[in-house]
Amino acid sequence: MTTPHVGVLALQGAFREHKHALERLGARVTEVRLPRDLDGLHGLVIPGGESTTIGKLLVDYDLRNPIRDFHARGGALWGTCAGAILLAREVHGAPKQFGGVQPGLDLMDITVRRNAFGRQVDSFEEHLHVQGLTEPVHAVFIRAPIIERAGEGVDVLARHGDDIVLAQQGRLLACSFHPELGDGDALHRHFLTLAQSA
Ligand SMILES: NC(=O)CC[C@H](N)C(=O)O
Repeated sequence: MTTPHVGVLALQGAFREHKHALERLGARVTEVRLPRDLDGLHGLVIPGGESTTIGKLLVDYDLRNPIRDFHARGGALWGTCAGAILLAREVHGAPKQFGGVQPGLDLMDITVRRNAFGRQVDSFEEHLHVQGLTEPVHAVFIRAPIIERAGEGVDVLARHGDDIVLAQQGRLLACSFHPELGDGDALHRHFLTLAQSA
């Protein structure tokens, strides 16, 4: 199998940690800031950070349609934490400055609630059982969203209690947490498999 070539959206947030995790697995990784950076990639990670900031930068850098086209042509997308918010078709808890509708990619049939765990539990860690993976995933949650609704074509792969925290719809993968800050690389391997089959 050829070496997968994937991108990490590098506008804001935890993109370096994803890059290093993917490089450790032997992938070729490009930092994506401009539409042309998507050329030749098999997948793109949209990292955690601040979803309103990343969304605004996606608009400023004219990246929204190029990323949607990239996915339509077969590219895999993985949104982690803020990235999951950007993949969602519907977001609850968007700031008032955006009139309750913040810019995103509007691709995955999920509803996400921002900052869903409240102030008392701003961040926590957990070893999650993930459907289809033999080893648990060390998940770091930081001001994390939850996936409140998963549409018919969406597979729920992991929950925290009753709340959905990892889901997949074809070549779209979304998780509430930061896998790149935890030990282990099972989800990064899963994403590379997805990207390679694209
Ligand atoms: N760690 C994160 O990515 C946090 C996401 C952030 N709370 C947001 O809503 O954008």
